[in-house]
Amino acid sequence: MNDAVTGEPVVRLTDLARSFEQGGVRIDVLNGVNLTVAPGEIVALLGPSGSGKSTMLQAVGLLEGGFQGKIEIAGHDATQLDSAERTEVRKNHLGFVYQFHHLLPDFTALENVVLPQLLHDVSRPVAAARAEELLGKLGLSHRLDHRPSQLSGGEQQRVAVARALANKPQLVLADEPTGNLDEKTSERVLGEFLDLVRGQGSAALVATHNQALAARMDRVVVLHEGRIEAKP
Ligand SMILES: Nc1ncnc2c1ncn2[C@@H]1O[C@H](COP(=O)(O)OP(=O)(O)OP(=O)(O)O)[C@@H](O)[C@H]1O
Repeated sequence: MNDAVTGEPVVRLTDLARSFEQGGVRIDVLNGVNLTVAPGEIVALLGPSGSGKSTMLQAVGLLEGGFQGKIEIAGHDATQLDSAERTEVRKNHLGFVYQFHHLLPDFTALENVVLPQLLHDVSRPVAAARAEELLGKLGLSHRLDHRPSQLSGGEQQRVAVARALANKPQLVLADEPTGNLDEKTSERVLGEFLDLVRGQGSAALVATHNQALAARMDRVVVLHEGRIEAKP
């Protein structure tokens, strides 16, 4: 367990629920999820396909409405915030890594990691130095000026990791972050991701199907019948 795992939670979900209507049938995906994530804690979110992992990450990422219950991020009660305030919380506290990298295709690896920092009012030289440092730690010093299409899948995903961590978010949300990579590359990139997240003291909530990868995190929680089941 990370030494930084102390203090007020970065995430607190209380009785989180979400249902979808499909063809007149109601599907209860989340049925009262309760979870807290401490600062610096890396939590794996396991559960079979369709169990609601992505839906839960969308709730925590404040990306969509339609949820019941309480979502608190770094002390902010999202249910009390308007859309602009939720955007601010997202910008100031959260980083995202998806299964597919979603990098900007017309920008270089370096620029993809610089841009989110400019949105945080970091000066360009400082942002570039940070981007170079992160990409260097991920073994991409020789790929700074390449565009995403000129990079391998593993390299693209490393750039996406660097982008998510660039502003040192308190919480990184990762949805199958290495799910589109072969097993060996996936293990390597996830290991690098976890080292960097730990190194900078961020917390993370990582949805995955892979139990071996989950075992490398501080805590494993399992979604079962729309609720969180602690894993022994
Ligand atoms: N917008 C939507 N409209 C209707 N049903 C939805 C919607 N979004 C998700 N669902 C349903 O909610 C359930 C949970 O989906 P979700 O993507 O959260 O699962 P998951 O655990 O992330 O799955 P996977 O591991 O396959 O990515 C699924 O049955 C899905 O069909």
